[in-house]
Amino acid sequence: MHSIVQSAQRLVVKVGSSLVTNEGRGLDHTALARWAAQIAELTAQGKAVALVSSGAVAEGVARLGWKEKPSAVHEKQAAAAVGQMGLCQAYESAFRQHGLKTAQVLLTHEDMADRTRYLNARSTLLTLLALGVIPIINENDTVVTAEIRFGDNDTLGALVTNLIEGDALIILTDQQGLYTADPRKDPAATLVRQAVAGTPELETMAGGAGSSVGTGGMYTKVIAAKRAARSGAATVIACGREDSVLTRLAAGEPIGTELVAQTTPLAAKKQWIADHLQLKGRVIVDDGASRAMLERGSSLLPIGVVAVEGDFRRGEVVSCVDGSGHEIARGLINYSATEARRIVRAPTGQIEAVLGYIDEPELIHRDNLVLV
Ligand SMILES: Nc1ncnc2c1ncn2[C@@H]1O[C@H](COP(=O)(O)OP(=O)(O)O)[C@@H](O)[C@H]1O
Ligand SMILES: N[C@@H](CCC(=O)OP(=O)(O)O)C(=O)O
Repeated sequence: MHSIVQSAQRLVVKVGSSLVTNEGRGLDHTALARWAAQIAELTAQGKAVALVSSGAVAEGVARLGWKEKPSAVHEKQAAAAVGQMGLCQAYESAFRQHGLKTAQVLLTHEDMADRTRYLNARSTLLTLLALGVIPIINENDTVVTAEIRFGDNDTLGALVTNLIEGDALIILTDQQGLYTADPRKDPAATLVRQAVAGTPELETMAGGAGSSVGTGGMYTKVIAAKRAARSGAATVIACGREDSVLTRLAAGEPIGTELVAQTTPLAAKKQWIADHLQLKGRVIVDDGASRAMLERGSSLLPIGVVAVEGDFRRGEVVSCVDGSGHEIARGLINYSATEARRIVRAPTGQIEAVLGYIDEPELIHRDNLVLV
């Protein structure tokens, strides 16, 4: 069964802070050299590989001689700027040993939310991969504010997988994979070998970070697998210290936890809509509209909307929630928040009379609507 990495042509490997920096003691050059050698082997097999690497903050903290990760955001950002230099340098020389070039790509959540920047990031990454260059990707920690961060690179890894339409996301961490409970706290926990990404039980098994240098723990990895599954990609969570872990996975060996995708892949534009982490507003829909969207994949018409919250412009992504506040869908809205408030409950034939013009009869067209 474990043949997903074997057949994958394009994949994303994500390595966590604790692995990259030896639990915060400083860059683990030996580990980096091992991954570089394995990734080189994968590329020799014809696979395209992008690497998402954490560790900038932890490495910066070590280089600055600080005792622990600071809590102040500006200090973390300063540490990231220092540490990212170390990451780049280390990966560049590790891959050079195998005749491979690397490229630094620093992304923010806003780059993913803005359609033009998203498409630019996509074409740059695809160009790098086509050139045989290994993109080394991290969040642009130095410029992002706390509210709009990815925060953990598991999420970034999943969004990059969707962005480049990867076949698989391999998350390397300090545990053998996903256990039924955090093995640091529950010695009776057992390794989950295979499951369907998005299964709710996985979220209850997964706890937070076990080390002081990691961020999201297993929870963000399980959610990342659910996100990656939306583009049809499978996720493997495995131990980055395991000998030849990447090449053995590529040879079809079952290692760690495999979370398979069973959902029908979304079209690229819908994928981008689904991957928005923060939305500017939401529309509360009535039962009829909710059923029409869920059961028939219908567009959302103003008549089915009972209230509009937030502030958004035409063309932005908003959330559609039912009467109990549960998000059922999200999509690109055809009217601004001010306009949408004025046409709440209006039958299509009355939109023009209320606004003085009509852009589209639908508030959100079905082609721009994704069920969540
Ligand atoms: N169910 C679980 N299975 C395995 N590890 C878990 C689980 N729940 C929580 N964890 C913790 O998640 C940690 C890995 O996440 P994290 O520290 O964020 O690492 P990384 O830097 O690799 O992202 C593990 O060390 C472990 O203590
Ligand atoms: N962008 C941050 C990564 C955040 C983080 O700690 O992520 P992870 O170790 O993957 O849980 C950094 O490079 O330090």
